Amino acid sequence: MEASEEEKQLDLDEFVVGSLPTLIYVPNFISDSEQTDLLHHIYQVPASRWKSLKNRRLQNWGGVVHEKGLLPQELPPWLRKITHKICQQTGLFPSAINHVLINEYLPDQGMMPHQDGPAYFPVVAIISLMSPLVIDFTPHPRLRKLNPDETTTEESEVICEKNDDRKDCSLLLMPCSLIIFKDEAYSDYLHGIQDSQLHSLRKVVNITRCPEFKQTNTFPEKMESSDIEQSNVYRRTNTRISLTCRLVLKVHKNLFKF
Ligand SMILES: O=C(O)CCC(=O)C(=O)O
Ligand SMILES: [Fe+2]
Repeated sequence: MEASEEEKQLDLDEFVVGSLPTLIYVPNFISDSEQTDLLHHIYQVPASRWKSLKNRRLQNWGGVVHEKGLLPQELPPWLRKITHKICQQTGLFPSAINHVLINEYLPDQGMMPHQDGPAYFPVVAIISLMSPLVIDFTPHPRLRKLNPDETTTEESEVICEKNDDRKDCSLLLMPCSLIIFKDEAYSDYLHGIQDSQLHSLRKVVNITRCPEFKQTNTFPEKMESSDIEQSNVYRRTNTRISLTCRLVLKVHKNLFKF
């Protein structure tokens, strides 16, 4: 018997993009109706579910993540459906995804470059909804490789980004897509989203995987960068939602066991 759509595992090698180990981009991972369904649930929760940050708002599902693990709360069925699909189709998670952050970004909002915390299993799956944007991966400055003539005996780390042989790269995240990052992209790189309406496409490594992406933008005259001549800038005009789906291996059943 053939595996049903739900059980079918993706051949992930087909979806690896760029040269940084390892970025995986799966266009149209969810259908338009799955997207509509998710948005319906996301926007009908009580206002108190949203936590407002300085430059974005978010919903936290699955419980509270502490350094020592997760104080769990069951995911609602509408999120379990999507996390189950990610686990089944990628085969990258040793047990069920148990934590989801939903971030909402207005067109001029983003997220500072950061690394995800140590509590998580080092594979991150992010579903994008509504409108495209660019996510940037930059080498962690503390982990820069040193030239031998720069190294001193005490010096195991140097905070300096210049002359790094590891390259920045970016991914264009279309609505309904899934990205996964793991390995070095997880451990040695920061990821972030520029908090500006204009996103540079210059370092995007998956543009050929986004055939439906249209450059229909006009640019302010004061911008003279060669990026614009080459249509290398994307102007964000709409809100974007993401679901960051992760696994916390250590789960505390009881608060008092902390
Ligand atoms: O919204 C995104 O694509 C990134 C979210 C993220 O990095 C996070 O939740 O840690
Ligand atoms: Fe993150």
